[in-house]
Amino acid sequence: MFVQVARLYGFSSRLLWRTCRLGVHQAYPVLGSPRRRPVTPLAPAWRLSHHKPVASRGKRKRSAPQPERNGSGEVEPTLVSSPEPRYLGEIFCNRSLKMRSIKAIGFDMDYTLAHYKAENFETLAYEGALRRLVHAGYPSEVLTELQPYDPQAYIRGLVIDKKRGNVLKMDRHKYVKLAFHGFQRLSKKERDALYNPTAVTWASFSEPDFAVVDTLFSLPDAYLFSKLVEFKDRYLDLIEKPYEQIYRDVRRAVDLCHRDGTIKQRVAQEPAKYIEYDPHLIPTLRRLKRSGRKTFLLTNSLWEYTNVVMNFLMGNPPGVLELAWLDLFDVVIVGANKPAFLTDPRLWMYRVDPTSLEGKLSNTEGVIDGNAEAFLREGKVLQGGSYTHLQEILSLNTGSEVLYVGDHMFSDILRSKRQLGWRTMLIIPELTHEIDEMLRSENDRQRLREMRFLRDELDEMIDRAEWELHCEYERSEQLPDPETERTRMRRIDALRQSVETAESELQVVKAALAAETERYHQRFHPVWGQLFKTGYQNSRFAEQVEQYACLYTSRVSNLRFVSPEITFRCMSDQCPHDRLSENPMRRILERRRQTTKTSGEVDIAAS
Ligand SMILES: Nc1nc2c(ncn2[C@@H]2O[C@H](COP(=O)(O)O)[C@@H](O)[C@H]2O)c(=O)[nH]1
Ligand SMILES: [Mg+2]
Repeated sequence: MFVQVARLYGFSSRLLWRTCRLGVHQAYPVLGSPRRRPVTPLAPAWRLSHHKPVASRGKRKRSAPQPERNGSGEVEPTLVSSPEPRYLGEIFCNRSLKMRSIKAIGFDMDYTLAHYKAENFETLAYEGALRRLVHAGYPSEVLTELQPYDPQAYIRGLVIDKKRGNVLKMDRHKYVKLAFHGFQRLSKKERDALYNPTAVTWASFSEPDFAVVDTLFSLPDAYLFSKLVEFKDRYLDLIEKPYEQIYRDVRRAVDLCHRDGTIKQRVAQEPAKYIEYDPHLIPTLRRLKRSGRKTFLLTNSLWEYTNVVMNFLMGNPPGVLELAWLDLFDVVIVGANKPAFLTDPRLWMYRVDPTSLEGKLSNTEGVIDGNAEAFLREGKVLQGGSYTHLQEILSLNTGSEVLYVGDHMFSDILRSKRQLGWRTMLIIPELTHEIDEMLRSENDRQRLREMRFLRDELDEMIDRAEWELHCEYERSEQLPDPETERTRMRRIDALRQSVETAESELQVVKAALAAETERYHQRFHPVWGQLFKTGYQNSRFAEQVEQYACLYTSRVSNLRFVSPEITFRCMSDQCPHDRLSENPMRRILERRRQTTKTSGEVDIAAS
């Protein structure tokens, strides 16, 4: 089996076997053999498998027996332990948060309280935008050629390069690790030439030349743009506009679909087709309200649509529009126009009449005058305004008394945290799939760790041999006698040979590691891989989650698992020097110290 594995990867099997079994210092005896932890021999499972990954946003089709999941897609905690470890609806903490010090909890609505059924909902936006583009002069062929919409094609956190027609995935250092032009993957050389590592002008990857897929609402944009890029490249004479103009057209078309009823009227007619029902949501919100905190809804959706969605979430049948859900909140702000709501204190606020179907507006004259109760008695459904209104209405002194729960990395989370010091909880529906898959692939991760260890060992061995060569050359210059010189030359030759062999093995190991890493990532998504990782580094998305979300979880109703008075504590931070035993440089120094001690040379590690 081992020979097969080695052949698969093109290793010289004898050397690989010896390397894995014995460790590089025994495989390359010329280097001496300091004591070391042996690498676990590569398991037979270390081979290319042609599995077919199915990416999914939160859920995944599987054939194995499934434990019971609730309407939210999570496993309900049960006394009988589950056969497979799974995501249980945990709330993760980046920054400790005492719920006792939170006086007001606010919620975004879309993709926070209401989770959309991607296939149905995004298809509305996609097909609506296609029709609009044709109406605006795009060739009618796109209506057929660009169908059907694929809701699995893209993930959050990607960056669209509008000018070049590319979509990128980058790590937390903004190093582009994956890039596609349309649906054509760019090679490393092409990627590096465009984006890495010296092209300073690209470094920000922000507007106006780039757009970040910050919200699940943007996935149809990404797909439609890439499809049009592909179409333009194939039929050069059919679309003559530059890519960035195409992107602008796509953006405008999708934007209009959100405004003109293309999406919202259909959702209002059949909410169950487009929105997931979570039976635990409303009881969770009630409990938070009962805990004595002020609660508010802050959504960019307008009243009419908000009312439809909230009624559905309450469990009302389509067409039944009651106002009972308003009791869940002290204040409801619709048409909030985030992120401006969170940054511009001058915006005007209106009062909405919830008894009129379309939400008739009246002027608030912006007067709260320190008497929030009197102000709210006039009606608690408002439109627009800014954080100053909200904080006055809720009688809040500092931003740190607010916890805001939202799904949009920029508009809900980054802005509220950076600008106002609000505490934040990011809703990431994708977490369910991400964690389930992560738990399922522990063996793969162990194998990858071992391969990285092997790569580091070879690196270290080469470095060590180079270092010894350097020492030998220095000694040669001290005019030794001919006999000693001959022995020295033989040793130098052996060292050179070792370096050469190890260099070529290193290339093979690196290639195998890259292939295995890709295969591992494909478990999560066949193209874009793990949402939180790029290679084995945190992705840009993960970095932003860490930086801006005090807490994150897959859905709001996970709050039901804990008391409203809980203290969320984060785990200890780890710097590279906190993981000293895993540090490759430490291994090098320890080994050198051992060798120099036995050979009586100067102890460089100590010097
Ligand atoms: N005009 C546009 N509206 C959009 C777009 N993408 C999403 N939306 C709408 O925003 C709200 C989001 O509400 P929130 O509760 O998450 O604040 C919702 O009504 C979406 O339909 C867009 O591109 N243009
Ligand atoms: Mg939202």
